[in-house]
Amino acid sequence: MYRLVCVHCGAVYAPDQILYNCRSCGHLLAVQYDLDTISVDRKTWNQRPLSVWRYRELLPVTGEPVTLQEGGTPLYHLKKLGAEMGLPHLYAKHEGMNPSGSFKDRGMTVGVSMAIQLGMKSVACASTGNTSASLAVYGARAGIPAVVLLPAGKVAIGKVAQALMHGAKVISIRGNFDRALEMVHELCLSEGIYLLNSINPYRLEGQKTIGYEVIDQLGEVPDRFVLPVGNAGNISAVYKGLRELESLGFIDHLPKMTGIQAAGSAPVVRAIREGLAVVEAEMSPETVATAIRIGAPVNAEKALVAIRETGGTAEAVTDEEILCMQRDLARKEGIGVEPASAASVAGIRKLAEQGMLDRDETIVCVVTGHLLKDPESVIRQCEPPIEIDADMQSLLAALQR
Ligand SMILES: Cc1ncc(COP(=O)(O)O)c(C=O)c1O
Ligand SMILES: N[C@@H](CCOP(=O)(O)O)C(=O)O
Repeated sequence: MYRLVCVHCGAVYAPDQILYNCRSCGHLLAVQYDLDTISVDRKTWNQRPLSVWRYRELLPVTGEPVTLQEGGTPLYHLKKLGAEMGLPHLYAKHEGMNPSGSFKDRGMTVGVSMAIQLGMKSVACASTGNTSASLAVYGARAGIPAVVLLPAGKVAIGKVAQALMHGAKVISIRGNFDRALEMVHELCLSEGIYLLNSINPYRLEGQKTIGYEVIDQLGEVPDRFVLPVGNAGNISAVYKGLRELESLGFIDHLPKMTGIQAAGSAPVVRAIREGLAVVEAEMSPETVATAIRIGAPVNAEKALVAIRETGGTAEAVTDEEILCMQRDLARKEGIGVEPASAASVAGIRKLAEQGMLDRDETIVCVVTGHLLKDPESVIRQCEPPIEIDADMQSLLAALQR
């Protein structure tokens, strides 16, 4: 059994309502389970494949899910980069290995399943790219139409390609992501379309399983959990999920939740540094990491709680630091990620350089999206291929260059 509860004033709502904000205070809602009625043990979970649906007792879907086998992503030990940073226990959870190439699939398998469960006939989102790619994929899988609003000219080409190919109605607005989210929210309320951005409490339930998988893969709770932060849904979701495991008695402490933002788009970092009670929006966010080019994170209130309650921190990294880490992950570890994803590891490098980390810490960085999402940022950073005549002499000469 579960219900929807306002994260701010605690107002309670029935779970079958199509509701994204509290009717009393306007804040976001979260799914609250009767944990004492949930019957599950670690042994049962461990007998199932590693995936979002391993943890189905802690998810709201009651029927057959709309699924493409999301989750079960690899956890890589970053031996070389960790050694360079003086962090021998540094790991990356590669969420780019999900069906559409990002962590959003964990949310969409649950969110689109809930759309069907609630009898909704169409779905929509605003997106910096990955949410739209994922919604298009899961809308197609479910056989319901999807509408996606993108900030024109600011979405990586691979993500636009996915949304188009999977049959979503793709609309580019001359405005940024924050405006697109306001517009799609209004559209969904007026047209009865199911909104699947991270203000949807059910979607975030799927994303919390990143934390569960990491604990199952490591065999322990890491000391620190590091995520790139845009709209702040993912860091909030992982924290909520871990709190539930703690309440169930499956774990006895939480990792330090650590959020990393791009320097040109860092309202959460500013709020943490300055001890602000609420996050002040960045009006003109800008970064090469377009996935996290978000000035007014809608889940900021929850993210501040996650970071503060666990003794975590937030740090900002420049575009140069992000791209440098994207190359280092690719070339030193063989791990291909998009720029926003590299931000988590770049943030850890920065914190290590500042002496903010304990060398014995077990640190898990979530790398959120695949390299091929944003091929243009790759091409801009790399030398073009060497073109030669088709003869052996030219080939050998090219190898000497
Ligand atoms: C690749 C990637 N990384 C990180 C993020 C940030 O996640 P969140 O918005 O949940 O903070 C996003 C989307 O915002 C993303 O697409
Ligand atoms: N990076 C996201 C933007 C935030 O979307 P949300 O629905 O997760 O808040 C994207 O890929 O669009």
